[in-house]
Amino acid sequence: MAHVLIAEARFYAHLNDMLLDGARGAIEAAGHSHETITVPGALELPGAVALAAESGNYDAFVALGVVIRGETYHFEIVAGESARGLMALTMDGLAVGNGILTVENEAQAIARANPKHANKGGGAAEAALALLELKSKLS
Ligand SMILES: Nc1c(NC[C@H](O)[C@H](O)[C@H](O)CO)[nH]c(=O)[nH]c1=O
Ligand SMILES: CC(=O)[C@@H](O)COP(=O)(O)O
Repeated sequence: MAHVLIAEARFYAHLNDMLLDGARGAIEAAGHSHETITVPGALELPGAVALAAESGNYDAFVALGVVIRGETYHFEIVAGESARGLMALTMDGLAVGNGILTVENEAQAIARANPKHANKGGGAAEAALALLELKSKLS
Protein backbone atom coordinates (compact mmCIF):
# COMPACT_ATOMS: atom_id res chain seq x y z
CA MET A 1 0.00 0.00 0.00
CA ALA A 2 1.37 3.44 -0.91
CA HIS A 3 1.14 6.50 1.33
CA VAL A 4 0.24 9.64 -0.62
CA LEU A 5 0.79 13.23 0.43
CA ILE A 6 -1.90 15.63 -0.75
CA ALA A 7 -0.68 19.23 -0.71
CA GLU A 8 -3.51 21.72 -1.14
CA ALA A 9 -3.34 25.45 -1.78
CA ARG A 10 -6.48 26.63 -0.03
CA PHE A 11 -6.87 29.95 -1.88
CA TYR A 12 -10.47 29.06 -2.76
CA ALA A 13 -11.59 26.76 0.04
CA HIS A 14 -14.95 25.73 -1.43
CA LEU A 15 -13.33 24.74 -4.71
CA ASN A 16 -10.53 22.86 -2.99
CA ASP A 17 -13.05 20.79 -1.05
CA MET A 18 -14.21 19.30 -4.35
CA LEU A 19 -10.67 18.69 -5.55
CA LEU A 20 -9.86 17.01 -2.23
CA ASP A 21 -12.92 14.76 -2.45
CA GLY A 22 -11.88 13.65 -5.91
CA ALA A 23 -8.26 13.03 -5.04
CA ARG A 24 -9.03 11.19 -1.79
CA GLY A 25 -11.63 9.06 -3.55
CA ALA A 26 -9.18 8.03 -6.25
CA ILE A 27 -6.43 7.19 -3.76
CA GLU A 28 -8.78 5.15 -1.55
CA ALA A 29 -10.30 3.37 -4.57
CA ALA A 30 -6.78 2.24 -5.48
CA GLY A 31 -6.28 0.90 -1.95
CA HIS A 32 -3.78 3.43 -0.72
CA SER A 33 -3.57 5.82 2.24
CA HIS A 34 -3.21 9.59 2.25
CA GLU A 35 -2.74 12.65 4.40
CA THR A 36 -3.19 16.33 3.59
CA ILE A 37 -1.17 19.45 4.23
CA THR A 38 -2.35 22.98 3.47
CA VAL A 39 -0.55 26.07 2.17
CA PRO A 40 -1.95 29.53 1.35
CA GLY A 41 -1.57 29.49 -2.44
CA ALA A 42 -0.37 27.61 -5.50
CA LEU A 43 3.04 29.27 -5.44
CA GLU A 44 3.74 27.49 -2.14
CA LEU A 45 2.85 24.04 -3.48
CA PRO A 46 6.20 23.06 -5.04
CA GLY A 47 8.02 24.02 -1.85
CA ALA A 48 5.53 22.14 0.29
CA VAL A 49 5.95 19.00 -1.81
CA ALA A 50 9.74 19.35 -1.70
CA LEU A 51 9.70 19.69 2.09
CA ALA A 52 7.38 16.71 2.45
CA ALA A 53 9.54 14.61 0.12
CA GLU A 54 12.57 15.27 2.33
CA SER A 55 10.81 13.46 5.16
CA GLY A 56 10.86 10.19 3.21
CA ASN A 57 7.40 9.42 4.55
CA TYR A 58 5.50 9.51 1.26
CA ASP A 59 5.49 7.43 -1.90
CA ALA A 60 3.60 9.88 -4.11
CA PHE A 61 2.38 13.47 -4.07
CA VAL A 62 -0.72 15.25 -5.30
CA ALA A 63 -0.80 19.06 -5.55
CA LEU A 64 -4.26 20.66 -5.55
CA GLY A 65 -5.24 24.28 -6.06
CA VAL A 66 -7.20 26.77 -8.11
CA VAL A 67 -5.70 29.74 -9.94
CA ILE A 68 -8.29 32.13 -11.41
CA ARG A 69 -7.17 34.90 -13.75
CA GLY A 70 -7.48 38.44 -12.33
CA GLU A 71 -6.57 41.81 -13.79
CA THR A 72 -2.80 41.54 -13.81
CA TYR A 73 0.08 39.43 -15.03
CA HIS A 74 0.14 37.67 -11.67
CA PHE A 75 -1.98 34.85 -13.07
CA GLU A 76 0.83 33.89 -15.45
CA ILE A 77 3.31 33.87 -12.59
CA VAL A 78 1.18 31.82 -10.20
CA ALA A 79 -0.03 29.39 -12.85
CA GLY A 80 3.28 29.05 -14.64
CA GLU A 81 5.64 28.91 -11.72
CA SER A 82 3.58 26.45 -9.68
CA ALA A 83 3.45 24.13 -12.68
CA ARG A 84 7.15 24.61 -13.39
CA GLY A 85 8.05 23.86 -9.80
CA LEU A 86 6.01 20.67 -9.74
CA MET A 87 7.47 19.56 -13.07
CA ALA A 88 10.98 20.10 -11.70
CA LEU A 89 10.15 17.82 -8.77
CA THR A 90 8.81 15.18 -11.16
CA MET A 91 11.99 15.42 -13.22
CA ASP A 92 13.89 14.85 -9.95
CA GLY A 93 12.15 11.49 -9.67
CA LEU A 94 9.13 12.23 -7.47
CA ALA A 95 5.71 10.82 -8.39
CA VAL A 96 3.76 14.07 -8.51
CA GLY A 97 0.24 14.67 -9.84
CA ASN A 98 -0.62 18.27 -10.75
CA GLY A 99 -4.19 19.11 -9.77
CA ILE A 100 -3.82 22.88 -9.94
CA LEU A 101 -6.69 24.34 -11.98
CA THR A 102 -5.67 27.39 -14.04
CA VAL A 103 -8.90 28.92 -15.27
CA GLU A 104 -10.57 32.13 -16.43
CA ASN A 105 -13.46 32.13 -13.96
CA GLU A 106 -15.13 30.25 -11.10
CA ALA A 107 -17.59 28.45 -13.35
CA GLN A 108 -14.71 26.83 -15.23
CA ALA A 109 -13.15 25.87 -11.90
CA ILE A 110 -16.34 24.28 -10.56
CA ALA A 111 -16.81 22.18 -13.69
CA ARG A 112 -13.27 20.83 -13.35
CA ALA A 113 -13.11 20.46 -9.57
CA ASN A 114 -16.43 18.62 -9.25
CA PRO A 115 -15.75 14.88 -8.80
CA LYS A 116 -19.02 14.19 -10.65
CA HIS A 117 -17.84 16.13 -13.71
CA ALA A 118 -14.22 16.56 -14.83
CA ASN A 119 -12.84 15.40 -11.45
CA LYS A 120 -9.41 16.93 -11.97
CA GLY A 121 -8.49 16.17 -8.36
CA GLY A 122 -9.08 12.49 -8.96
CA GLY A 123 -7.19 12.69 -12.22
CA ALA A 124 -4.17 14.24 -10.53
CA ALA A 125 -4.17 11.49 -7.92
CA GLU A 126 -4.39 8.81 -10.60
CA ALA A 127 -1.49 10.43 -12.46
CA ALA A 128 0.66 10.40 -9.32
CA LEU A 129 -0.15 6.75 -8.72
CA ALA A 130 0.62 5.93 -12.36
CA LEU A 131 4.05 7.54 -12.00
CA LEU A 132 4.60 5.62 -8.75
CA GLU A 133 3.75 2.35 -10.50
CA LEU A 134 6.11 3.20 -13.36
CA LYS A 135 8.84 4.11 -10.88
CA SER A 136 8.40 0.77 -9.16
CA LYS A 137 8.40 -1.12 -12.47
CA LEU A 138 11.58 0.58 -13.71
CA SER A 139 13.54 0.30 -10.47
N1 LIG B 1 -4.24 34.53 -7.10
C1 LIG B 1 -4.07 33.24 -6.64
C2 LIG B 1 -3.04 32.90 -5.78
N2 LIG B 1 -2.18 33.85 -5.35
C3 LIG B 1 -1.34 33.67 -4.17
C4 LIG B 1 -0.02 32.95 -4.49
O1 LIG B 1 -0.23 31.59 -4.80
C5 LIG B 1 0.89 33.01 -3.24
O2 LIG B 1 0.24 32.37 -2.15
C6 LIG B 1 1.23 34.43 -2.88
O3 LIG B 1 1.79 35.08 -4.00
C7 LIG B 1 2.22 34.48 -1.70
O4 LIG B 1 3.39 33.77 -2.05
N3 LIG B 1 -2.90 31.62 -5.36
C8 LIG B 1 -3.77 30.64 -5.77
O5 LIG B 1 -3.63 29.46 -5.38
N4 LIG B 1 -4.78 30.96 -6.62
C9 LIG B 1 -4.97 32.23 -7.08
O6 LIG B 1 -5.92 32.49 -7.87
C1 LIG C 1 -4.08 34.50 -10.12
C2 LIG C 1 -3.94 35.72 -9.32
O1 LIG C 1 -2.90 36.00 -8.75
C3 LIG C 1 -5.06 36.68 -9.34
O2 LIG C 1 -6.10 36.18 -8.53
C4 LIG C 1 -4.63 38.01 -8.80
O3 LIG C 1 -5.64 38.92 -9.19
P1 LIG C 1 -5.15 40.33 -9.81
O4 LIG C 1 -4.32 40.00 -11.05
O5 LIG C 1 -6.45 41.05 -10.18
O6 LIG C 1 -4.35 41.03 -8.74
